[in-house]
Amino acid sequence: MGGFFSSIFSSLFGTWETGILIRALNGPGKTTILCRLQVGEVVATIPTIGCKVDTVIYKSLKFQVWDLGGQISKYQPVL
Ligand SMILES: Nc1nc2c(ncn2[C@@H]2O[C@H](COP(=O)(O)OP(=O)(O)OP(=O)(O)O)[C@@H](O)[C@H]2O)c(=O)[nH]1
Ligand SMILES: [Mg+2]
Repeated sequence: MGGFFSSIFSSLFGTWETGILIRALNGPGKTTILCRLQVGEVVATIPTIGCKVDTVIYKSLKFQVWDLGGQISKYQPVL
């Protein structure tokens, strides 16, 4: 399904850019998913403190990803 939509957006607009905010409790695997998309394999992670902002390019899709740490931190924005 994702490939279908990416090919439609690709043919219509070329590279398609969007933003994604990943937010959940600490430890379910938010950063693991982000790293998997970036490097194509599962890598060891450490708990995210505050917010990690990164760019992921997958086929013709370009995502700006905000990966929020799940644990309570004084650096974490209140959403
Ligand atoms: N067994 C298993 N372990 C996973 C999976 N996804 C992540 N983990 C492990 O769970 C731990 C936490 O993963 P993270 O990706 O750091 O979790 P997070 O949601 O980013 O956590 P915070 O940054 O603390 O909010 C790591 O040791 C991962 O290797 C999964 O699908 N299966
Ligand atoms: Mg994390």
